Amino acid sequence: MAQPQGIHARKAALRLLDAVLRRGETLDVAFGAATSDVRKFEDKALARAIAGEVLRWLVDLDAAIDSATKQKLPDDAKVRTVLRMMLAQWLRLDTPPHAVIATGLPLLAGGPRRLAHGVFSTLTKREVALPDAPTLPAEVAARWGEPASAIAAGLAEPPPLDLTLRDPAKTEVWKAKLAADSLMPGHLRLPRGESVEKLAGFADGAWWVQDLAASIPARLLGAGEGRHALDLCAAPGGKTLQLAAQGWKVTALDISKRRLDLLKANLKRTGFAAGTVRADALTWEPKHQFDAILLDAPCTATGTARRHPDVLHRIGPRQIEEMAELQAALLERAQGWLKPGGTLVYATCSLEQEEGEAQAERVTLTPKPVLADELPAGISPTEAGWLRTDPGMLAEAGGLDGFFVARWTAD
Ligand SMILES: C[S@@+](CC[C@H](N)C(=O)[O-])C[C@H]1O[C@@H](n2cnc3c(N)ncnc32)[C@H](O)[C@@H]1O
Repeated sequence: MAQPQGIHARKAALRLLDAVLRRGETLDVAFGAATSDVRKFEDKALARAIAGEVLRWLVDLDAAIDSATKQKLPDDAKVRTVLRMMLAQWLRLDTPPHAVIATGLPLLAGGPRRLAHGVFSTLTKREVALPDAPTLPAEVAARWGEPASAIAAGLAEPPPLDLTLRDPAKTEVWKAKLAADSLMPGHLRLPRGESVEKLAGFADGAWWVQDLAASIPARLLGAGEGRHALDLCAAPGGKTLQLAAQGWKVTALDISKRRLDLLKANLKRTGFAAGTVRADALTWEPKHQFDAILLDAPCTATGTARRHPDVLHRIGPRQIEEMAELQAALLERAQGWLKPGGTLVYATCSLEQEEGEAQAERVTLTPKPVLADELPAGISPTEAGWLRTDPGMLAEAGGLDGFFVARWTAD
């Protein structure tokens, strides 16, 4: 039987949501397998967009569904997931209701299609709408505390496209060439949805994709002047490229071969050089000490919820505790590898105190506070001299990811 156009993308979105919500996988990890039988790039992107919008607005979509059913559908019922997808397409991706129905109901072949049709039609007739900001799952809102509602407002849309320039002195030139905004030297901001490979400067490595907040940790190490920096947990290499561009002689270490291969491809595209090491930083022993160490530690990545809304549903106390233990062990080791006078920067893209402030409090080196003039306008260091960003900040300029960053020197 002929399948309605676009059905492959919807089936892939359903598989993506199953991987995230049932198996706890990340959207990125699940993407390859979930979309393996989808041929067209646009259909893969559509599957990702549908799953992403469902995860971003899950609590509000469920509230709408529950308002239109007599009996509450189980959370893991397929019909609930299909209805979430149908509503996300109509309310977030501007798909007309008849197209939503034509591509949604076949996902329930042999199942409760009439129920799904009835609930969706009721909600479209009622012209149900989403709030301005997504409602956070209750446990997430409780964890994030006072800034939670501003953060939620910052999660309403996927983020713009941020680029880091290899030569910050050329910011004005590239700003004009790409018709971009810039929030600090070396940073460019374009509307989301730009096709990165087609932009001027991609092939020559004039810039790389990197969120504004993610660009700050390497900036805090300043000019390298040929000195030796260790980029610990380096792949896929955004910060390795920055350090090399800042004149550091970089050793880039990561445990993952797949991710190190991406780092090497990034070095090749940009023409930068760095030594690469595949090793577990928990057991690796350096041959010498370093002038600078950047520890961009593995983390729960809750600060990237704008582009990875799966973190709103996958991450809980167990994952946070696991990451905090790993971060503490990595920080402990890294502190011993600095030359006297050397600088350590610790960073995570997590909004969780356990992965940020609580880690920094245990470091025994001499604090080197982050200064306001090292940051984009509108962002200030904390009283302790650390940096804490979240997606609720710089809202009028398009926001930024959540990061924690701290800096010390060795005596
Ligand atoms: C936050 S990501 C790094 C992002 C990178 N700094 C960048 O800017 O592109 C964390 C990295 O830590 C690596 N990692 C996790 N555990 C590790 C370990 N025990 N030893 C070395 N690398 C590890 C992961 O493979 C991952 O690439």
